[in-house]
Amino acid sequence: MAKIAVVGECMAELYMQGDGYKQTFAGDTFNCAVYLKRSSPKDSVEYISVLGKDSWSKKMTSCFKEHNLDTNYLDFKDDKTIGLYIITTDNGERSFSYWRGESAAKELFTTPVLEKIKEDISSFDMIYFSAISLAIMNEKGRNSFFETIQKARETGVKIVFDTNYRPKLYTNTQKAKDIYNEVINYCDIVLPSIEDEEDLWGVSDSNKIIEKLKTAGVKEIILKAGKEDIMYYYQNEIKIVKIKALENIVDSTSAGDSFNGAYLSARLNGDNIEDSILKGQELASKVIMHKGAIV
Ligand SMILES: Nc1ncnc2c1ncn2[C@@H]1O[C@H](COP(=O)(O)OP(=O)(O)O)[C@@H](O)[C@H]1O
Ligand SMILES: O=C(O)C(=O)C[C@H](O)[C@H](O)COP(=O)(O)O
Repeated sequence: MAKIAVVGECMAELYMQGDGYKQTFAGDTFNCAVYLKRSSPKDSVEYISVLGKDSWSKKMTSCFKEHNLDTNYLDFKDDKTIGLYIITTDNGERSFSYWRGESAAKELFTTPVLEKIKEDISSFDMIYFSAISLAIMNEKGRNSFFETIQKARETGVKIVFDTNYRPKLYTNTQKAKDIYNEVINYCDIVLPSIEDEEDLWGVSDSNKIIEKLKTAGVKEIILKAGKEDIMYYYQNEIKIVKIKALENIVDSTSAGDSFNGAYLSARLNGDNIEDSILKGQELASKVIMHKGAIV
C-alpha cells in the first residue's frame, strides 16, 4: 500500500445545471486526490488542508470522508471558512471566478498540526501539491512547506508538483516566477501544462520547458498539452505519446488533475511511463465530457 500526502485547498464549486447552479466541492489538489484514490483504492491518500469551524467546513470534511480520503492532518481555524468558485464554459473551455478571501487554507503550514506533519512526513511515499497550493500560502507557510519537502525528499519521499498557474493569486507575475524557480529544485516529478507555461513564461517550446525542469534536477516530467500529444522526459530521454484528441468537450475543468491522479496511481503501482500516461489520458477524456471537476 502506498501512502500519498496531497496538500492544498478545496473550495465550494458551482456550475450551471438546468436553470440553476449545482453546488459541489472541488479544487485542483483535491481533484487529483479523489481520482488517485478512485484509481487505486488500496492506497492511502491523505488530504492536508486548513478549514474553518463553520457548517460549510463541516460539510467539506464529510465530503473528504465520502471520497475515502484520510484526514489525519486537517486543521480548523476559528473565524475562517472555505473559498468558493464558479465555473463558466465557452465551447467546453473552462474559466473560473473566485471568492477565496476568507479561506482558512491560506494558513496551510502555519497551524498547530504542522508539528505532527513534520514528525510524520517521511512515512509517506509521495507528497503532491500544486502552484495553487503555494500561491495561497503566506510567506511563513511556504517556507515551512519548502523546509518540510526538502527534508522529506532526503529520506526518499517523492515530491510531485503540478504547475497550475492562476494569475489572480499573485500580486505580480514576478512573485509567481520566483516561487516556480525555487520549487522546481525540490521536485522529483513535475506535471506541467503548455498553457500554464505559456501564461507564466511566454514559452511554448516543449523542449525548452523540459530542459529547464531537467536542469533543476527533476527526473520525471510529463508535459500536458490539452488535445495535443504529450511529451515526456524520463531516464535521459524525451519522447512523445500520441493521444486521441476529442472535439466538442463539455467542460475542461479538472482535465489536468484527473490526468495526474490516474497517472500517479499507475506509477505508484509499477506501470511504466507510457502506460501511465495512457491511463491519465483515458480518465481525463471521460472527465471533460461532464460538467464539474469531480464526475
Ligand atoms: N480535447 C481533449 N481531447 C483529448 N484529451 C484531452 C483534451 N483536453 C485535455 N485532454 C487530456 O487532459 C490532459 C490535461 O489537459 P490540459 O488541458 O493540458 O491540462 P489542464 O487541465 O491542467 O490545463 C491532456 O494532457 C490530455 O490527456
Ligand atoms: O483554480 C483553482 O484554484 C481550482 O482549484 C479550481 C479547479 O478545480 C481547478 O483549477 C481545476 O484544475 P484543472 O485540472 O487545471 O482544470
